[in-house]
Amino acid sequence: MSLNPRLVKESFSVIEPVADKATAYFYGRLFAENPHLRGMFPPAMDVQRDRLFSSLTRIVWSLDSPDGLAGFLGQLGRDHRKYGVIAEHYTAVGNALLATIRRFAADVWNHEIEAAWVSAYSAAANLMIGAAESDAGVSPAWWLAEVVGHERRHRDIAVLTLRPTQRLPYQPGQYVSVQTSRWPRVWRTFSIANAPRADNTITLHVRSVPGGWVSTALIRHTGVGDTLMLGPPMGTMTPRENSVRDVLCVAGGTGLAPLKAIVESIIASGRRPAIHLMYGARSADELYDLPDLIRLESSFPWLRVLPVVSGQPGYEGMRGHLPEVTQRFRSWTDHDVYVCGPAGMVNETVRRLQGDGVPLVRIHRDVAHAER
Ligand SMILES: NC(=O)C1=CN([C@@H]2O[C@H](COP(=O)(O)OP(=O)(O)OC[C@H]3O[C@@H](n4cnc5c(N)ncnc54)[C@H](O)[C@@H]3O)[C@@H](O)[C@H]2O)C=CC1
Repeated sequence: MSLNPRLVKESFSVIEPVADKATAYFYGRLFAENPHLRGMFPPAMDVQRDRLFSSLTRIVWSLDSPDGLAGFLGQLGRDHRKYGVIAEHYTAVGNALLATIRRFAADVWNHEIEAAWVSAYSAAANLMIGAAESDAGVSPAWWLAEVVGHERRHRDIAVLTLRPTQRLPYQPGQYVSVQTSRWPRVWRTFSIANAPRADNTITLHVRSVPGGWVSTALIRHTGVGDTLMLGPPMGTMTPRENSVRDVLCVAGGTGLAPLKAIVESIIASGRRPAIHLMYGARSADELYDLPDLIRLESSFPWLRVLPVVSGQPGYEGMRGHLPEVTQRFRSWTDHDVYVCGPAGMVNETVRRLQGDGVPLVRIHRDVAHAER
């Protein structure tokens, strides 16, 4: 049976408005039929449910672009090794998924739609299983990393430096998932904030979010000498190595992390493009990495760092919201653009740049990561 993306998308759009109910049903069914799988998941399932649905949404809406989809599923398959997922688990997940879609898209369901879902799921599962199997020969399922630096830069923000015990290969701009011993089986993603280093250390920028178990544990209950677990590096927002264009980076809050890695890697490459880094925060004391960026700026004359503050009327530098300040600063139509930060800021920045004539292919952001 060949893939039929149209039927999959049409039936999926019936489920999207009741996503919460459908994902709760999916996990209920999965654990009822396979109780031994429950122990692989964290006690609280809320974030897991959101993640499942956002991955599923991305897969369904990318069925027409097989290359991008294969890359995403390959990363997802490799990443699932850290949970202990093996090939037979995909059958259990596939059965629960099909039962869920059949139930929530009952009004439109027929044999053709069922066949379309079966072939889409088995193609996706095979890509994930294949990627995990080839990865198993060359790479660990997860890494242990010692905390070798922990700087509290603001009440809610810390910069952590970690030394993985095995080599961790990654591209600038990628992110890793992190688990702390305080919250077993709970993983959260953070971007690596540096270009690859000879000593294999990586730096993460962490802001504690309300109710954020891992971010709070990393900021308040983690110190030098502690050990964390890391998943494999993921993400596609990496620098265009052969480009000769100048570069614009728009960083909102800790969304700075992957952009700093990209800027460092461009500098290390020996290229000399002009780089503008717009770096936004709500208040001046949340510009937690400014001293470091100013040091970088003084060592590389083609880099300009432009701090922007949105929520502090007395601030004497550039004030306003990043998307609008970036737009009014100058025209960026001939630049490679990288954008990262809160989803609303990223979407609005992309919308304005596109409106000004920057082609979408030259605007890079990491959708899955930025929306987590
Ligand atoms: N820590 C990390 O490694 C990474 C974090 N991120 C994401 O970056 C975000 C960082 O959040 P915070 O540091 O709390 O940033 P924040 O909420 O303090 O905002 C930072 C900047 O974005 C602007 N902004 C915020 N919402 C906006 C909107 N709706 N429209 C226009 N401008 C807006 C603010 O004015 C400010 O200049 C999070 O969503 C996080 O998921 C993304 C990648 C990596």
